[in-house]
Amino acid sequence: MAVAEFIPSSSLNKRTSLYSSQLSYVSTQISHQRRLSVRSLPRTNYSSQICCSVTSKEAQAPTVVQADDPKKKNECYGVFCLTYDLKAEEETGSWKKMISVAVSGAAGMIANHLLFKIASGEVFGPDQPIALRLLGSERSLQALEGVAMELEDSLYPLLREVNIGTDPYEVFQDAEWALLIGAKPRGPGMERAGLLDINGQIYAAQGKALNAVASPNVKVIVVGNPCNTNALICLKNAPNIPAKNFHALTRLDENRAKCQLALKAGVFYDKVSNVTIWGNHSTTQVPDFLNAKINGLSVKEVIKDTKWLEEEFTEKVQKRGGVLIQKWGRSSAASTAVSIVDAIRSLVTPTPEGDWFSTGVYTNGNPYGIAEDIVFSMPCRSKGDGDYELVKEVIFDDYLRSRIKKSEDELLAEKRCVAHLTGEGIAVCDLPGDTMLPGEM
Ligand SMILES: NC(=O)C1=CN([C@@H]2O[C@H](COP(=O)(O)OP(=O)(O)OC[C@H]3O[C@@H](n4cnc5c(N)ncnc54)[C@H](OP(=O)(O)O)[C@@H]3O)[C@@H](O)[C@H]2O)C=CC1
Ligand SMILES: O=C([O-])CC(=O)C(=O)O
Repeated sequence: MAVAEFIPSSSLNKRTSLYSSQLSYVSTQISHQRRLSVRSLPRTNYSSQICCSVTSKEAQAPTVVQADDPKKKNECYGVFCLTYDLKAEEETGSWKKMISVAVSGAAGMIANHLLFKIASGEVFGPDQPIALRLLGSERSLQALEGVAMELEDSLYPLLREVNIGTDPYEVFQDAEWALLIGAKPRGPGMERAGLLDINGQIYAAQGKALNAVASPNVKVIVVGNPCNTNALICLKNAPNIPAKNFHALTRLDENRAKCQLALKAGVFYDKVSNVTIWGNHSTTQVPDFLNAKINGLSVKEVIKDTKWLEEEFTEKVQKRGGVLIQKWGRSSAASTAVSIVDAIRSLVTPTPEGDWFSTGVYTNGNPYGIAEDIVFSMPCRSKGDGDYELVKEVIFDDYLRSRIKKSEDELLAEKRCVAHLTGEGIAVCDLPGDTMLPGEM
């Protein structure tokens, strides 16, 4: 039997429960009002919402029900709330339990590429149903509804829920993955310290929300810049979540480095492996050509031009983001989304034998002598269970050590600058003046 409900916009307030296999939009605007005291948005384009509960293959004509039926309100909100019994269907009966993926900055450029990849199954696999929880703000709520509509129109079989909201305490509820992209871009005349503070506030608040409501083993990937220090702030505000679970995205830098090495060596980039990005996602980052390989050989055996490696290659990778902004007029979005996919897949699939990947992670207990208590990009391997280990068999020379030290010094300075957000006292900003985000040059 099929049941459908007509719910006028006035009754669309706060989701309290959802079936595990629904496709729905949920606005959390009432709770947002409660927590943040902001105006509610008009929902004119959502004024006739249909909510269906389908239990047979043949849907029947919608039945209009009373708008203020509290039982129905609890069960289903939004434009479409189709419920399925996945286990009863031949095609979906073998699927895994649904996972909940929260994304902040979900109406932004990067998310616009990323969400469709996640929904398609290319990130978590073809048997992994997905619930997307999209975090926006008053600024972006309309756009977020547009994103949700496009997701809906894409008919992805694996996408079973789409919720949108402006309150991280709602949106992050039970999240198993949190992809934190939203951040204020650095504007003209804004000091780096100002950006650290503004975005740090966002990440402190989101860390607290994750701590309160996310799955206790949630994996967090911080993309919004300055991503290493934002990740540090986030983890410091989430003491109940293992610090190890927080990542700052440096996979884009790794991919950029692989591309440049492949170009120079005249090979396709699938022949380049073992590339580490050390340090900060900034112009102090260190693309490591000492440990990297091309066709299984040391890069230095294949590319004998050390001056090119130390100068041109290193600078090209460090500044690639800025050059791209000059061409596009905005920062990398598609390739960043691809690199987020790569970063997640590296954690949910076993690392190929002998290889590794780069990710910015918490330094406590690292075997390289890097200062503790910062988020630093390092080489990692995973068994595919969402966790990772740091790679031990890497070598260092004086050049690599001195470059790593510069990035470490920068991150220690950034950390001092956000002490007020990590619970470590009064902030002191003595940032090195010659370092920048990749997009700032
Ligand atoms: N680590 C990496 O490799 C890379 C990181 N980045 C970083 O990713 C972030 C997002 O990039 P992208 O998606 O292209 O950016 P967009 O400007 O397209 O989207 C960013 C989103 O951030 C949110 N946001 C949060 N706070 C503010 C604020 N105070 N002012 C303005 N917007 C805010 C906005 O959403 P809402 O209104 O819903 O909050 C906005 O939609 C940036 O910080 C960028 O520097 C970019 C490329 C690579
Ligand atoms: O600074 C930016 O927003 C761009 C950026 O991180 C990158 O392209 O690596």
